[in-house]
Amino acid sequence: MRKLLIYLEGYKKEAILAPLFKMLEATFELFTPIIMKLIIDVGINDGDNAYIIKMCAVMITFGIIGLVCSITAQYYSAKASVGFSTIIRQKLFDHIQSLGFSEMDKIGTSTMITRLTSDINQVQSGVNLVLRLFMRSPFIVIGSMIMAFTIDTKSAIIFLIAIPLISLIIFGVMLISIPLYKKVQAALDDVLNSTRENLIGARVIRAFHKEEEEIQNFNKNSEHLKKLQIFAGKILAFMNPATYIIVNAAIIILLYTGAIKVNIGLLTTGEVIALVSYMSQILIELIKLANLIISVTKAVASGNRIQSILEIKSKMDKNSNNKKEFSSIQDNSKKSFIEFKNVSLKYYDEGEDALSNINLKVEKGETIGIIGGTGSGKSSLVNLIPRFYDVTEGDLLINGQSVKEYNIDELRKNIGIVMQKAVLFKGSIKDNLYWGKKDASIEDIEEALYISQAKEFVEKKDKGINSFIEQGGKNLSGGQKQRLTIARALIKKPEILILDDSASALDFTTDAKLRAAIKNMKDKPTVFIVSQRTSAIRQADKIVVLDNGKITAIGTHEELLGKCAIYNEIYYSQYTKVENEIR
Ligand SMILES: Nc1ncnc2c1ncn2[C@@H]1O[C@H](COP(=O)(O)OP(=O)(O)OP(=O)(O)O)[C@@H](O)[C@H]1O
Repeated sequence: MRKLLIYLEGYKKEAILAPLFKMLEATFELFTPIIMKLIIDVGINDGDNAYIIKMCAVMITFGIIGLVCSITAQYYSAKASVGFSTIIRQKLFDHIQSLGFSEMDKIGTSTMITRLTSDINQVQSGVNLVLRLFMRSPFIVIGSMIMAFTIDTKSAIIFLIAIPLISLIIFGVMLISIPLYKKVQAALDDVLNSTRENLIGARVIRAFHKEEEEIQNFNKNSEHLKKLQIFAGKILAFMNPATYIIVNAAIIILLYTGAIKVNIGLLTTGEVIALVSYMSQILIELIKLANLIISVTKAVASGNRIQSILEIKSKMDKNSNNKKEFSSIQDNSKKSFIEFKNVSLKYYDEGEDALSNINLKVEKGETIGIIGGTGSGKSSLVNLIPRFYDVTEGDLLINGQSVKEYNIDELRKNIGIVMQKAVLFKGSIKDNLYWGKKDASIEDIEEALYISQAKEFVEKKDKGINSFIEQGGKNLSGGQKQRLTIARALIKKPEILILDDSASALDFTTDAKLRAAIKNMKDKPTVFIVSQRTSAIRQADKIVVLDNGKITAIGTHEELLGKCAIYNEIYYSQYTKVENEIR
């Protein structure tokens, strides 16, 4: 958390002014009992109405000044805390963007969302409270004691006994409740995470009739949270009566001894009232201080969790300073355009290899089909090209250079990748296509839509490319979404195009038209087609058959058919189906 505080640097002025104004407000508050004393002892005692009105006016003026100081402090503390949390949010977001897929997999989406939302909010309110109270509350407690001593030293001794007792109760309760609040926070995280996952997977939950199970799980988490909150609440609830008993006892003693002293003329009535007011002020501030410490504890816990994400270093060296352009790298004709050299990939340090000993040469402009059973490593293989993951062993070369030597942005700029899950963003079709190329012309858009076989359905829409896409592309069919994600990848005219099972929702005819259109592109990219369908890859220049993370065979459709048992099995399991569908 301490490391996060450097982000307050830009708000130094606000961070100084907010507590100062709060102290100023507190100073006026400290004078209120003294004015009350004067009203009673001078104004009321002497029946001097003019004096009473004058003192009341002073009191109102002090009140107004105090209010203005308080509002000003509120303004500065809000400005500093909101600004501080905005910087942290931006830093955290940037940092998450800079992480590799392996680090993001390890953290998990729900955790990242919690850190970016509720944890940052917790830090924000902690900073806000600290700026307003960390000087004000001790100032009032000490100031009230001093004022009490200036009124009557002997009576002030009651303060010296009562305050440590109250502090003991308040801070004792906090000692127990702070670890409890950490548990409450963790339970709240569980509830938030399960809520998020349930809402994201709402359709799947319904499709599998898992509503009851999910409701029970959710209720279990909520019950656990409720129990912890009630327990923490009960401990906190003990604090108020216990402290009030001590304060009221101290006030009774003050009034009793005060009355005796008033009778013998050692104290005035106004002084006794002032002493009681100071005692009440102290109690209020100590309770505020306790709440402040609880908030700070929560904020520190949240801050530490944010910090722990910020400290995760991406294992991937992005070569950001390397300005060498992708296309300027010498195309050594003796070397293949893309070469996998003894490549292995392990997702977890102690896990099994997802890919082992992959050797594959790809020439510029070739179309490579990648086929294999589920979990055989097809996506893992193509994800290495844009460096979503780095090889664990061996090397992957493009134009004779290891992918690790390219500036990662430059590398990815030249690769169009269409993932298995079609993800579109809220906005128009055109906006989504601009993701591929932000200065794309209408011609670029039309060409990409034409090749991806999206042109027809986009033109049928009332607003064409200006039609609105809901969040996640909810208002489009699976096949429409896939075609738009393909168009988005094509629009940047990539040198390498990766289609990772991205035409699975297209009918066979549209799929065939798509492949033909890509084949006929003017500057045809080097294409990787990952598919479970043999029909999608049978025309490829090379087909790579993967099994259990290893290459079983490489060849054309004709070469593999009859020779590669796995390819045969896949092909003949689909052949009749394909024939049937075409018919
Ligand atoms: N992000 C990841 N973290 C950990 N393991 C992973 C990750 N992605 C894939 N794997 C594992 O790597 C292996 C290969 O997965 P991959 O997704 O590459 O297979 P695939 O052939 O593309 O499968 P499918 O056809 O079902 O998409 C699997 O055992 C999978 O569990």
